[in-house]
Amino acid sequence: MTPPARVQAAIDLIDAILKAARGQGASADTLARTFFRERRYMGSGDRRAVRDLAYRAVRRFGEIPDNGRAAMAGLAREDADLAALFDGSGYGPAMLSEAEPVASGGVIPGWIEARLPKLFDAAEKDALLDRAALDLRFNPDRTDRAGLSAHWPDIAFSDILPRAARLPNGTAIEDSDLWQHGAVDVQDWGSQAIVAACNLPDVALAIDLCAGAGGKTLALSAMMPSARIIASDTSRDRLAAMEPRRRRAGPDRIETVLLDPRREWERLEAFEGQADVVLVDAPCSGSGTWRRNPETRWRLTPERLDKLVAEQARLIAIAMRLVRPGGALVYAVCSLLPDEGARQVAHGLKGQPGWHISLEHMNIGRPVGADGELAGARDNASQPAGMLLTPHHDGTDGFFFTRAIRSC
Ligand SMILES: C[S@@+](CC[C@H](N)C(=O)[O-])C[C@H]1O[C@@H](n2cnc3c(N)ncnc32)[C@H](O)[C@@H]1O
Repeated sequence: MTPPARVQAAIDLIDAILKAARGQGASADTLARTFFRERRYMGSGDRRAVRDLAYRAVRRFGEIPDNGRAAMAGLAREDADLAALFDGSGYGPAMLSEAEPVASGGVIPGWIEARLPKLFDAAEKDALLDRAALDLRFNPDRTDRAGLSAHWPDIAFSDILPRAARLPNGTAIEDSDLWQHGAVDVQDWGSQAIVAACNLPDVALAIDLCAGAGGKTLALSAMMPSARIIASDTSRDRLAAMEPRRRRAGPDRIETVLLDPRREWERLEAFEGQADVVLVDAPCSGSGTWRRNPETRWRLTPERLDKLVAEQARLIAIAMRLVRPGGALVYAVCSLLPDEGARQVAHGLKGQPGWHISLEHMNIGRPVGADGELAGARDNASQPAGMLLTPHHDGTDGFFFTRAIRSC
């Protein structure tokens, strides 16, 4: 393919991503796979160049562009070499005109930026769209740091999380024996910190209310091998996607429970007041994971956010009924918006005597108050509502997480 033809193909791919974003369709990664499968004539170099160009535009513009050409024209405004490829030749894009729509603005949609806490300075904002490293959780029964370093000499380890390792982005781990035999699984360090927050003494029953494909359930199971673990979710497909991961990880004590949306209690009632720990890894905007799925910021609308906030509040109320006296509720969202995190929890616990926040042994992230701002900062006297992890400060996806203990 000629360089201008690659630019036109990137425009077409962005158009597919925009269409899906407007209609809540497939993710950009899924669309890119389909796009290239349908264009067998593209060589691997073409595919890489087209993908890089399209993702560069998706990362660059926070506001949803009018179309793929407007997105690429916006990039061309900042890149003369790219602008020169709009030459009207062969399969390439038509020449740029002064009158056509051009994407502009910053990397964060304006309405979301207005809701971010003040702690998000320029460096924090830029890091939200950086490329994420490849984080792993390893199983110490099957490998150790020396074994991992021998296999991947450029691997790094966390000083805080005992089973967390990190590889350069793009490392092909699924070909390795270590992955195939369940010695390692892919898991962001932020997710591992959330699982660590569930690590209380003598857990006999743990409920992972929104278990999805089991990323955190499997980590819980590895951390507390003698506990009974209930993994529930409303998505049959996601629960099914846990199965191959379970097979790789080896024997466990996980029981999956498929819930009916809005009738979750029917399947959970038997555990009322019984759980030592309930993890609510709630459905959320995903604003902390833009570095992996940058197109999700084109999908979010204020109306969709309101619906998510209402659903999170409902799930917190369900989880509180499941926790036994002395047990804990761990709430987490991969979002940076206080409406989904600190404010949501403060609201959920308000007027609930017998519950208090306990952030003991949480050694990663920064404590934030109910307003989502740094707790303990000179201008913020509020008590910590939970911990905030950010890509810039912690090198993880963005998360809010907290632990509330039920005393009676
Ligand atoms: C952030 S994801 C969970 C990710 C998962 N814990 C992991 O670590 O891989 C949120 C999950 O909540 C589930 N969910 C949405 N509404 C729910 C509900 N009402 N009850 C239980 N799960 C729900 C979604 O299907 C999704 O799998």
